[in-house]
Amino acid sequence: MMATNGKEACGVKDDVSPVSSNGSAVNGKATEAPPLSKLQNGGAVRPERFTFSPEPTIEDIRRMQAEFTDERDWNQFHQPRNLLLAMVGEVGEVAELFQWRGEVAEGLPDWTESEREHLAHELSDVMIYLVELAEKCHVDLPQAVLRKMALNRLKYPASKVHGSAKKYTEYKD
Ligand SMILES: Nc1ccn([C@H]2C[C@H](O)[C@@H](COP(=O)(O)OP(=O)(O)OP(=O)(O)O)O2)c(=O)n1
Repeated sequence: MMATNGKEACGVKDDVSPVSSNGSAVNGKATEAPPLSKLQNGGAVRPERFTFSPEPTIEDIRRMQAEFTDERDWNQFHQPRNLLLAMVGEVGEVAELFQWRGEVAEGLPDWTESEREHLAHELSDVMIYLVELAEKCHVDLPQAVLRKMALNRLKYPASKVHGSAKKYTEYKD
């Protein structure tokens, strides 16, 4: 039984949640000249972050895909292993879009609208299969993510790893 929304249990602070909306969450387009905003982190300045729309939630996506699958009598094919293979196949399709392009800047400034839409489709395929895989494995994905992020914060204390990409096993303490 889940008595809380998981935030308290995992030490998630509401005040570190998403920054203000940049409008792009609704129309999917990046803000052209992102305003600069100050982080609490020592006054460092960085461009305002891209944010998502609040909906659909992960549970909404699970329910919509369950309806899609039920309507087609496809549960007979959607066992965990098949969903995993389907998801990995879609990850491969995402990788193909980046293949041979060299490093790509945040916001994909050199990509065409059609390439961006193609990427949005492939990332969505990955997400749809991931969510259904979690459902079929009885993993409550939103809560599992909170628990894992709490563990990540313990493993990588900001004060210890700030500015370093080393794996936690490489720290000598
Ligand atoms: N048995 C299936 C087949 C498809 N889908 C749904 C989930 C994915 O979001 C999308 C995957 O469809 P395709 O297998 O046709 O893959 P693509 O959309 O990537 O097409 P393509 O491989 O031509 O790029 O459709 C599904 O749930 N179960």
